[in-house]
Amino acid sequence: MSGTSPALQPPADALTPVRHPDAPAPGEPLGSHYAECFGCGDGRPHGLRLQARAGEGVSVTAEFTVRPAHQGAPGLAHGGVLATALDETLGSLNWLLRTIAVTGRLETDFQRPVPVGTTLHLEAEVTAVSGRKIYSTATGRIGGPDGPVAVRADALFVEVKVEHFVEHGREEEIRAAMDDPDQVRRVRAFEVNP
Ligand SMILES: CCCCC/C=C\C/C=C\C/C=C\C/C=C\CCCC(=O)SCCNC(=O)CCNC(=O)[C@H](O)C(C)(C)COP(=O)(O)OP(=O)(O)OC[C@H]1O[C@@H](n2cnc3c(N)ncnc32)[C@H](O)[C@@H]1OP(=O)(O)O
Repeated sequence: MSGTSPALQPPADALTPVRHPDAPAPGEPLGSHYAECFGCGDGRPHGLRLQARAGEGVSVTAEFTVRPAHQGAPGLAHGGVLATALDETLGSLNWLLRTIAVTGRLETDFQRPVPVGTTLHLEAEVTAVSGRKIYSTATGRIGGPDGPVAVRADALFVEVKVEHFVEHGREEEIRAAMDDPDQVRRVRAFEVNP
Protein backbone atom coordinates (compact mmCIF):
# COMPACT_ATOMS: atom_id res chain seq x y z
CA MET A 1 0.00 0.00 0.00
CA SER A 2 1.34 3.48 -0.71
CA GLY A 3 0.21 7.05 0.02
CA THR A 4 -3.52 7.34 -0.58
CA SER A 5 -4.05 11.01 0.17
CA PRO A 6 -4.36 13.25 -2.94
CA ALA A 7 -2.22 15.82 -1.09
CA LEU A 8 0.68 13.36 -1.32
CA GLN A 9 0.52 13.04 -5.11
CA PRO A 10 2.99 15.47 -6.72
CA PRO A 11 1.46 17.69 -9.41
CA ALA A 12 2.20 16.82 -13.05
CA ASP A 13 4.71 19.70 -13.33
CA ALA A 14 6.65 18.73 -10.18
CA LEU A 15 10.45 18.64 -10.57
CA THR A 16 12.94 15.83 -9.99
CA PRO A 17 14.79 16.57 -6.73
CA VAL A 18 18.36 17.85 -7.08
CA ARG A 19 21.07 16.97 -4.59
CA HIS A 20 22.80 20.17 -3.42
CA PRO A 21 26.45 20.35 -4.60
CA ASP A 22 27.61 20.86 -1.00
CA ALA A 23 25.55 17.94 0.36
CA PRO A 24 27.54 15.40 2.43
CA ALA A 25 28.96 12.53 0.34
CA PRO A 26 27.17 9.16 0.32
CA GLY A 27 27.96 7.30 3.55
CA GLU A 28 28.67 10.47 5.57
CA PRO A 29 26.70 10.98 8.78
CA LEU A 30 24.40 14.00 8.66
CA GLY A 31 24.58 14.89 12.35
CA SER A 32 21.79 16.23 14.52
CA HIS A 33 19.94 19.41 13.53
CA TYR A 34 19.25 20.22 17.21
CA ALA A 35 20.73 18.56 20.32
CA GLU A 36 17.35 18.60 22.12
CA CYS A 37 15.46 17.01 19.20
CA PHE A 38 13.50 13.94 20.35
CA GLY A 39 14.31 12.27 17.03
CA CYS A 40 18.03 12.94 16.51
CA GLY A 41 19.45 14.87 19.48
CA ASP A 42 21.61 13.32 22.19
CA GLY A 43 20.18 15.65 24.86
CA ARG A 44 16.92 13.70 25.40
CA PRO A 45 17.34 10.53 27.52
CA HIS A 46 14.41 8.67 25.93
CA GLY A 47 14.88 10.18 22.48
CA LEU A 48 15.47 8.07 19.38
CA ARG A 49 19.03 9.40 18.76
CA LEU A 50 18.63 8.59 15.13
CA GLN A 51 21.82 9.07 13.12
CA ALA A 52 21.06 9.41 9.44
CA ARG A 53 23.68 9.02 6.71
CA ALA A 54 23.62 10.45 3.23
CA GLY A 55 22.77 7.97 0.48
CA GLU A 56 22.96 8.26 -3.32
CA GLY A 57 20.91 11.00 -4.99
CA VAL A 58 18.51 12.58 -2.52
CA SER A 59 18.25 9.64 -0.16
CA VAL A 60 19.30 8.75 3.38
CA THR A 61 19.60 5.69 5.60
CA ALA A 62 19.34 5.45 9.39
CA GLU A 63 18.94 2.90 12.18
CA PHE A 64 16.87 3.08 15.34
CA THR A 65 16.87 0.42 18.06
CA VAL A 66 13.63 0.25 20.04
CA ARG A 67 14.21 0.60 23.81
CA PRO A 68 11.85 -0.17 26.72
CA ALA A 69 10.96 3.55 26.98
CA HIS A 70 9.45 3.32 23.47
CA GLN A 71 6.78 0.66 24.24
CA GLY A 72 3.09 0.94 23.46
CA ALA A 73 1.89 -2.63 24.09
CA PRO A 74 4.02 -4.93 26.30
CA GLY A 75 7.31 -5.55 24.52
CA LEU A 76 6.26 -3.72 21.35
CA ALA A 77 7.18 -0.31 19.98
CA HIS A 78 4.54 2.43 20.18
CA GLY A 79 3.22 3.37 16.74
CA GLY A 80 3.77 7.06 17.41
CA VAL A 81 7.44 6.39 18.16
CA LEU A 82 7.78 4.48 14.89
CA ALA A 83 6.10 7.40 13.10
CA THR A 84 8.66 9.67 14.76
CA ALA A 85 11.49 7.51 13.40
CA LEU A 86 10.02 7.78 9.90
CA ASP A 87 9.37 11.54 10.29
CA GLU A 88 12.91 12.19 11.51
CA THR A 89 14.47 10.14 8.70
CA LEU A 90 12.34 11.97 6.13
CA GLY A 91 13.23 15.31 7.76
CA SER A 92 16.94 14.57 7.45
CA LEU A 93 16.56 14.52 3.64
CA ASN A 94 16.48 18.30 3.85
CA TRP A 95 20.23 18.24 4.56
CA LEU A 96 20.77 16.97 1.03
CA LEU A 97 18.56 19.64 -0.52
CA ARG A 98 19.97 22.31 1.81
CA THR A 99 16.44 23.40 2.53
CA ILE A 100 14.75 24.00 5.87
CA ALA A 101 11.36 22.30 5.83
CA VAL A 102 8.77 21.01 8.27
CA THR A 103 6.38 18.07 8.01
CA GLY A 104 3.01 19.16 6.63
CA ARG A 105 1.57 15.69 6.11
CA LEU A 106 2.78 12.24 7.17
CA GLU A 107 0.88 9.13 6.13
CA THR A 108 2.06 5.95 7.83
CA ASP A 109 1.44 2.23 7.23
CA PHE A 110 2.19 -0.13 10.11
CA GLN A 111 2.69 -3.53 8.48
CA ARG A 112 4.41 -5.63 11.17
CA PRO A 113 4.75 -5.26 14.96
CA VAL A 114 8.22 -4.11 16.05
CA PRO A 115 9.43 -5.72 19.32
CA VAL A 116 11.60 -3.94 21.89
CA GLY A 117 15.28 -4.60 21.11
CA THR A 118 14.64 -4.61 17.36
CA THR A 119 16.73 -2.40 15.12
CA LEU A 120 14.66 -0.63 12.52
CA HIS A 121 16.59 -0.09 9.27
CA LEU A 122 15.28 3.09 7.72
CA GLU A 123 15.60 4.40 4.17
CA ALA A 124 14.08 7.57 2.75
CA GLU A 125 14.19 9.50 -0.49
CA VAL A 126 12.75 12.65 -1.98
CA THR A 127 10.57 11.79 -4.96
CA ALA A 128 9.55 15.24 -6.23
CA VAL A 129 9.68 18.96 -5.50
CA SER A 130 7.05 21.54 -6.41
CA GLY A 131 7.65 25.11 -5.23
CA ARG A 132 7.95 24.93 -1.43
CA LYS A 133 6.51 21.40 -1.37
CA ILE A 134 8.85 18.41 -0.98
CA TYR A 135 7.41 14.91 -1.56
CA SER A 136 9.16 11.96 0.03
CA THR A 137 8.79 8.35 1.02
CA ALA A 138 10.38 6.08 3.65
CA THR A 139 10.51 2.45 4.78
CA GLY A 140 11.59 0.81 8.02
CA ARG A 141 12.74 -2.84 7.76
CA ILE A 142 13.40 -5.35 10.53
CA GLY A 143 15.85 -8.26 10.71
CA GLY A 144 18.43 -6.40 8.56
CA PRO A 145 18.61 -3.75 5.84
CA ASP A 146 17.03 -6.21 3.38
CA GLY A 147 14.50 -7.63 5.84
CA PRO A 148 10.73 -7.29 5.57
CA VAL A 149 9.13 -3.83 5.70
CA ALA A 150 7.55 -3.21 9.12
CA VAL A 151 6.58 0.45 8.65
CA ARG A 152 6.48 2.86 5.75
CA ALA A 153 5.42 6.44 5.16
CA ASP A 154 4.73 9.03 2.50
CA ALA A 155 5.18 12.65 3.41
CA LEU A 156 4.84 16.22 2.28
CA PHE A 157 7.34 18.63 3.79
CA VAL A 158 6.91 22.39 3.31
CA GLU A 159 9.91 24.71 3.04
CA VAL A 160 10.09 27.43 5.71
CA LYS A 161 12.47 30.24 6.69
CA VAL A 162 14.50 30.17 9.92
CA GLU A 163 12.01 32.78 11.16
CA HIS A 164 9.39 29.99 11.35
CA PHE A 165 11.17 28.64 14.44
CA VAL A 166 12.00 32.03 15.93
CA GLU A 167 8.36 33.14 15.58
CA HIS A 168 6.70 29.97 16.88
CA GLY A 169 9.22 28.38 19.27
CA ARG A 170 9.15 28.98 23.04
CA GLU A 171 11.33 31.93 23.88
CA GLU A 172 13.74 30.24 26.31
CA GLU A 173 14.72 27.46 23.88
CA ILE A 174 14.98 29.87 20.94
CA ARG A 175 17.21 32.20 22.98
CA ALA A 176 19.44 29.24 23.99
CA ALA A 177 19.65 28.07 20.36
CA MET A 178 20.57 31.58 19.17
CA ASP A 179 23.27 31.80 21.86
CA ASP A 180 24.84 28.56 20.59
CA PRO A 181 27.25 29.43 17.75
CA ASP A 182 27.27 25.83 16.43
CA GLN A 183 23.47 25.81 16.22
CA VAL A 184 23.37 29.17 14.45
CA ARG A 185 26.07 28.07 11.97
CA ARG A 186 24.20 24.85 11.20
CA VAL A 187 20.91 26.64 10.53
CA ARG A 188 22.44 29.58 8.63
CA ALA A 189 24.21 27.20 6.24
CA PHE A 190 20.79 26.22 4.97
CA GLU A 191 19.79 29.77 4.15
CA VAL A 192 22.28 29.99 1.29
CA ASN A 193 20.34 27.90 -1.18
CA PRO A 194 21.10 29.02 -4.72
C1 LIG B 1 18.87 30.43 14.87
C2 LIG B 1 17.93 29.68 15.80
C3 LIG B 1 16.92 28.84 15.08
C4 LIG B 1 16.61 27.60 15.87
C5 LIG B 1 16.09 26.49 14.95
C6 LIG B 1 16.82 25.24 15.23
C7 LIG B 1 16.77 24.20 14.41
C8 LIG B 1 15.87 24.20 13.21
C9 LIG B 1 16.55 23.58 12.04
C10 LIG B 1 16.04 22.60 11.37
C11 LIG B 1 14.81 21.91 11.86
C12 LIG B 1 13.89 21.67 10.75
C13 LIG B 1 12.94 20.76 10.83
C14 LIG B 1 12.91 19.71 11.86
C15 LIG B 1 13.43 18.49 11.23
C16 LIG B 1 13.07 17.26 11.54
C17 LIG B 1 12.03 16.95 12.51
C18 LIG B 1 11.05 16.12 11.83
C19 LIG B 1 10.15 17.01 11.06
C20 LIG B 1 9.09 17.60 11.97
O1 LIG B 1 8.54 16.94 12.79
S1 LIG B 1 8.65 19.23 11.74
C21 LIG B 1 7.45 19.52 13.05
C22 LIG B 1 6.02 19.19 12.69
N1 LIG B 1 5.48 20.08 11.70
C23 LIG B 1 5.04 21.31 11.99
O2 LIG B 1 5.12 21.76 13.09
C24 LIG B 1 4.41 22.09 10.85
C25 LIG B 1 3.22 22.91 11.34
N2 LIG B 1 2.56 23.54 10.19
C26 LIG B 1 2.96 24.74 9.72
O3 LIG B 1 3.81 25.41 10.28
C27 LIG B 1 2.32 25.19 8.45
O4 LIG B 1 1.05 24.63 8.28
C28 LIG B 1 3.21 24.91 7.18
C29 LIG B 1 4.57 25.62 7.32
C30 LIG B 1 3.40 23.38 7.00
C31 LIG B 1 2.50 25.44 5.93
O5 LIG B 1 2.05 26.76 6.20
P1 LIG B 1 2.41 28.02 5.27
O6 LIG B 1 1.45 29.12 5.66
O7 LIG B 1 3.85 28.32 5.31
O8 LIG B 1 2.12 27.55 3.81
P2 LIG B 1 0.76 27.17 3.07
O9 LIG B 1 -0.31 26.80 4.04
O10 LIG B 1 0.48 28.22 2.08
O11 LIG B 1 1.19 25.81 2.30
C32 LIG B 1 2.14 25.84 1.24
C33 LIG B 1 1.74 24.71 0.28
O12 LIG B 1 1.80 23.46 1.02
C34 LIG B 1 0.51 22.83 1.05
N3 LIG B 1 0.29 22.26 2.38
C35 LIG B 1 0.60 22.82 3.56
N4 LIG B 1 0.27 22.01 4.55
C36 LIG B 1 -0.26 20.92 3.99
C37 LIG B 1 -0.80 19.71 4.51
N5 LIG B 1 -0.86 19.50 5.83
N6 LIG B 1 -1.26 18.77 3.65
C38 LIG B 1 -1.20 18.99 2.33
N7 LIG B 1 -0.69 20.11 1.77
C39 LIG B 1 -0.24 21.07 2.61
C40 LIG B 1 -0.47 23.95 0.77
O13 LIG B 1 -1.67 23.44 0.20
C41 LIG B 1 0.30 24.83 -0.19
O14 LIG B 1 0.25 24.22 -1.49
P3 LIG B 1 0.15 25.13 -2.81
O15 LIG B 1 1.41 25.93 -2.87
O16 LIG B 1 0.01 24.14 -3.93
O17 LIG B 1 -1.08 25.97 -2.62
